[in-house]
Amino acid sequence: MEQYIIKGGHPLVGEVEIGGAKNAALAILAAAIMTDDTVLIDNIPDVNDVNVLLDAITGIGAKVHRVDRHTVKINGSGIRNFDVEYDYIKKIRASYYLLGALLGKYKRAEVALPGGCNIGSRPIDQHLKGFRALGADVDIEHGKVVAEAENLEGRHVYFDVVTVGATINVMMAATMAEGITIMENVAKEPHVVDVANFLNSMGANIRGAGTDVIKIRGVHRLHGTEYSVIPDQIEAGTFMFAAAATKGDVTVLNVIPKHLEATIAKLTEIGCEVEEFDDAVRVVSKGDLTSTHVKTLPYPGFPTDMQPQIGVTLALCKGTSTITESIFENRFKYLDELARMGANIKVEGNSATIEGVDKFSGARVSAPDLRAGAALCIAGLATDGITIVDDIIYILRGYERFDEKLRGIGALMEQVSTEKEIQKFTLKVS
Ligand SMILES: CC(=O)N[C@H]1[C@@H](OP(=O)(O)OP(=O)(O)OC[C@H]2O[C@@H](n3ccc(=O)[nH]c3=O)[C@H](O)[C@@H]2O)O[C@H](CO)[C@@H](O)[C@@H]1O
Ligand SMILES: C=C(OP(=O)(O)O)C(=O)O
Repeated sequence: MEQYIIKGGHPLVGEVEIGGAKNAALAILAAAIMTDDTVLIDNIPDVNDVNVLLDAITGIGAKVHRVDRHTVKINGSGIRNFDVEYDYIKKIRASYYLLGALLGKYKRAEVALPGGCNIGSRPIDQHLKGFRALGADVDIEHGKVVAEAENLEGRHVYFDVVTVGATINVMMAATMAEGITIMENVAKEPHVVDVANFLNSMGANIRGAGTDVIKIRGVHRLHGTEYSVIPDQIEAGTFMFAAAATKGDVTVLNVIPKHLEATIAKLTEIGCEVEEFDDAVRVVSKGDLTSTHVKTLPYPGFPTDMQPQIGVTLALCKGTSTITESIFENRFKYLDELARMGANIKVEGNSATIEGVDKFSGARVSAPDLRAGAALCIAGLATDGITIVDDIIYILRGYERFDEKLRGIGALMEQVSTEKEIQKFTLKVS
């Protein structure tokens, strides 16, 4: 089993380059198969989820050429198979975007119900409601979503919950429907806007992404494009909270500060100094940090994908903090692990009450999911002792060279898989 071993207890200091947004890249890669022309996409993060999706796309007949680590060329003209293999789908959440992409372009898609992090029940009823509204027959057969249509027709779609996945998925399908689709109560996340911009660069006609209402005038054909994915606000925020929790001074480079407003607001509230530049943000954490209250909400609210990272930081802030997780019901599992490191936390339903402690003590902990795993690494980095994080396979789903980037700002941390490697690291840092 791959693990991270961490010797923490000192400030992280320096600059770290942020990669392309995983959750934008996954949707954009799926949307790239909607044209027969070649599409070149840059600033793709080299993370496991992206690689799984590229394999799935290859599996249905598209040509995928990796130009370099972060650039890929996709040509979907060879797609003849609309049934995406279960082995790929079960591993990742974003495989559901192949439904919208295939249905939009070919009017037929068969995709198993998606996997992804176990952070809640994660229904896809709103995706299916949107496809049905556009005129598709949608059934669940043997664990697969089977969607087909003679023709897709533009319609009014009102989402009952604000959902990133359904907003993007139905937007993709509606891009190639006849007539006008109006989607209401949509998600406004930066990656919704990025996918809309990408589709528009292929000839789609999508207006209003980033607001509550998206209007799509269907087109018959999409063409090739060259596109660069936006920076990952969650990766950036993770390093910003790592700076806060370790009393460090870290500048995240290649970010869009506007996308980080909720994170910056919370860091400022707890007493960090935050400096914004055109495409960088510096976080300086000095002296005692103080408690605050957090509620996760759709963008521009505080992101659920950053809840564990702020949770770990608040567990080291003076006073009583509260976190309300309003998006996914199962996103507090890391708090049990954190309690094993000495945190003082009580969870009731979707709320956690955190009494700050002066320090944690190193322990062996297990990553329950992607962001929770990253958060436990932050806890280890803030701890004056040795921490081992098990199950980092989750972290590798969404963070590129996580340990290497952290080492670049002073972390003592390594990826290990054997007892011998653990002993070697322990000797080196003692
Ligand atoms: C691959 C990807 O991009 N994953 C992100 C995406 O997940 P995902 O697309 O799964 O999340 P959604 O935004 O769709 O989910 C938001 C809320 O809506 C509910 N819901 C969603 C769809 C649906 O059909 N019915 C329904 O009830 C969900 O249970 C949840 O409570 O957005 C989440 C919220 O920002 C992020 O945490 C995930 O990192
Ligand atoms: C929960 C996440 O990913 P997924 O939706 O792919 O499980 C995430 O990126 O934090």
